[in-house]
Order: sequence, then structure tokens, then C-alpha cells
Amino acid sequence: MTTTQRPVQMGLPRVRPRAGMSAADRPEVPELVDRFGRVARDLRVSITEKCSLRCTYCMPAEGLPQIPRERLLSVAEIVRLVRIAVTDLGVREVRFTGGEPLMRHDLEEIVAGCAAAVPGVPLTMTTNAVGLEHRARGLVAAGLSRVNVSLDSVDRAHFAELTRRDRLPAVLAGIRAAARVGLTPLKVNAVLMPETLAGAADLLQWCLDEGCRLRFIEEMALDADHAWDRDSIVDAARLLDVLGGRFTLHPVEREDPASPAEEWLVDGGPATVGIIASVTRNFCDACDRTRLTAEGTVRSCLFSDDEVDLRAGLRSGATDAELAAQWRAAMWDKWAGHGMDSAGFEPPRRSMGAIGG
Ligand SMILES: Nc1nc2c(ncn2[C@@H]2O[C@H](COP(=O)(O)OP(=O)(O)OP(=O)(O)O)[C@@H](O)[C@H]2O)c(=O)[nH]1
Ligand SMILES: C[S@@+](CC[C@H](N)C(=O)[O-])C[C@H]1O[C@@H](n2cnc3c(N)ncnc32)[C@H](O)[C@@H]1O
Ligand code: SF4
Ligand code: SF4
Repeated sequence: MTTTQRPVQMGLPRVRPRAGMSAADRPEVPELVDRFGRVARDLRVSITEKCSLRCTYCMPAEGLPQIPRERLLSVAEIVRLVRIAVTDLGVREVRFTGGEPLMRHDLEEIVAGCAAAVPGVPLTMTTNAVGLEHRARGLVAAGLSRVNVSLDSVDRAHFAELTRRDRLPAVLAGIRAAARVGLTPLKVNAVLMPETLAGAADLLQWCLDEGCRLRFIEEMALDADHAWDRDSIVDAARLLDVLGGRFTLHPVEREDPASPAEEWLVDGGPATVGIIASVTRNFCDACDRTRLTAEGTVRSCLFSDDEVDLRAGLRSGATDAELAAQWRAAMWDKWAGHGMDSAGFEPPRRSMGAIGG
């Protein structure tokens, strides 16, 4: 686990991690700083636990237990928290995720409400693209800036096996519709597993043909079935070997050293393929993420089950300042990193789909 000490940038006080730092040690700044000197600027909002697919690395076959409607944040509650995040807490980008955000019929209202509340802030979505074909235009009109789409294989049988649903045609149609209406740059996320390797070159060729930016992602211990095994991680070297059989790849110097994806130029460029090595070369020391779950808790790290409930305050008359203070306190306690390489590592209780990836 990386615990590199990083100074807080941009004029904020320098915060040094030290054992036993308490709430009283938090500097009086509006931003979402933590004890390790990081500042969270990237808000990921889960809006549902429901999903149209059942990816084996994420969901149980039967889906997640349904969240009763009254426990889900409403459109107005999501918009209010997004406004607080941007205007009071220094958030600069908002991503809708889940579960599958397209499962919410009021997604367009959520996007439009946020676009009006925080004009100029990029509003993005991570989606499996099932049904996006019919909603892409409406989402652009509502104010969505771009989308990232999960797609692990362009082989229909293989896709059905990985997602437990035969929906590849809908996903490809969704990606094409999103690209047509300008939800770009459109990135494709593929979780890297032994099963993904066989079709990796075909997937890259498809993305090159369609003008999408493909990133492979190391599988993390966030599957609902708890079948993840550190020793069966497929690493970048194995993937590069497979892709190298069909393409010429050259590593690209990272423009942004904090960016999680390492990039390779494909056949001389300009197209690239990326690898997000969340496990073997984690980027926790540069983490700038804060999360809201669909039930309105702040989750400071994907791997930390310590959540702070904002919904209770939202529904009992808390002021913006009170909600912001709760959010700051939650982020101050953020962990150094995920710890997947530490002895005695235990996966979190919630799986990826229940957190909001
Ligand atoms: N370790 C770690 N991995 C994450 C986190 N959030 C997302 N991921 C992984 O990164 C992959 C890509 O996430 P996206 O939702 O596309 O977001 P992103 O890469 O931040 O998006 P861009 O800003 O478009 O590059 C996901 O498939 C997850 O596997 C996080 O907070 N920590
Ligand atoms: C949980 S999904 C939610 C959004 C949407 N349903 C989708 O699939 O894009 C968000 C991202 O998490 C990734 N993901 C899910 N489980 C993962 C795991 N165990 N390890 C790494 N990434 C995972 C997915 O590939 C996807 O890119
Ligand atoms: S990764 Fe996304 S599409 Fe796949 S099961 Fe999880 S939430 Fe659904
Ligand atoms: S695992 Fe936690 S600390 Fe690491 S990048 Fe993800 S959210 Fe940030």
C-alpha cells in the first residue's frame, strides 16, 4: 500500500500525516482535505443499486438486495448535495454511477437539476450503455458532458458469460449513439481478467474502429461473490504480450502524473490504449475522490465501510453548512489507500455495484 506524503497544493495549508491525528487537527479550510494531504475534487454519485447486467466481478447472480424507494436519495436531494459539494467543498467534476445509472427513469431530471445548480461543472456518467441508444440525446440536452462505458468483450457469447446477460447488441448500439450525439471523448472500461485476455485484441480493434479510448482495469476485491484472489490478477505485462501479437505498442509519457491510466500508443498513434493498474500500481496517494452512495452516505474510499450519513440531516432540516461540515469530517478520516497488498487484507462489506464504482 502506498502512503506517500503529498503536500496540499493550491494555497491550502500543508497537512502532514502523523499517527493519531484527530478531528481537532483538521485545518480550517472549506475543501475536502484528508490527513494525508490529499484534496477530493472528483465526486462520484451512485444513484441506484439496480443494474441490467450481472458482471461476475461486481454483482451476485441474483442482483443486489433492493433498496426501498424511501431510502434512495430523491432528485432534489441529489441536486442539493451536488450543489453543496461544488459551491462549499471545492468539487470540480461530478460523475453519476451505480449500479447502473440508466436504471433510474429520472436520470435526465437529475442531470438537468445538477446542470442548473452547478453550471460549467463537467457532469459525466459511467454506464453499461444498455438502453443508452434511446436516451443519449435526452441526456445531452439535460447537460451531460461525456460517458465512460463498461465493455469487456465484443464476442457475444463471451459477453453474455461475463455479464450473465445476452445484451451485447444493446451495449454497442448505446456506445454508437453516445458517440453520435457528442458524449465524448468516450472511454471504454474493460476489467482485466484471464477471461478478458483472449478477446482483448478484438476489443481494441473495435474501439479503434469506433474512435473510443479503451482502458483495461485490474480487477479489485470488490466482487459480491468474494471470489477475488490477489494471485490471479492479470498484470499489464501479460496484457501487453497479448496485444503485442497484433499491434505495435509504445509507452506514452503521462501528461498528468496523477492520472491513473498508463497509456500506450497503438500502431504509431494517435490512438492509445490504457491500463489502470488499481492493484499492482495503485494511485491512492494521489486520490482525489469522494463518493455518495445511493442512500446518501459519504464514502471516503472505495474500500472503507465507514460511511457518514447525510440523508438523515437532509431530511431533518440540516443547513447546507451543517451538511458540508459532516462531509468534511468524513473525508478527513479517509484511509491512506485500499490495502489490497497488505497482509490480513479484508474486502469491504459492500461490493462495487453497491458502492458506486
Ligand atoms: N482504485 C480505484 N479505482 C477506481 C475508483 N473509481 C473507479 N475506479 C476504477 O477505475 C475504473 C474507471 O473508472 P471510471 O468510472 O471510468 O472513471 P475515471 O477513470 O475516473 O474517469 P475519467 O475521468 O473519464 O478518466 C473503474 O472501472 C474502476 O474499476 C477509485 O476510487 N479507486
Ligand atoms: C460498478 S460500475 C457502475 C457503472 C456502470 N454500471 C458500469 O458498469 O459502467 C463502475 C465501474 O466499476 C468497474 N468494476 C466493477 N467491479 C469491479 C472490480 N471488481 N474491479 C474493478 N473494477 C470493477 C466496472 O467495470 C465499471 O467500469
Ligand atoms: S459493473 Fe456495472 S454493469 Fe456490471 S454488474 Fe456492476 S454495476 Fe452492473
Ligand atoms: S482505493 Fe480508495 S484511496 Fe485508493 S484510489 Fe480508490 S478511493 Fe482512492
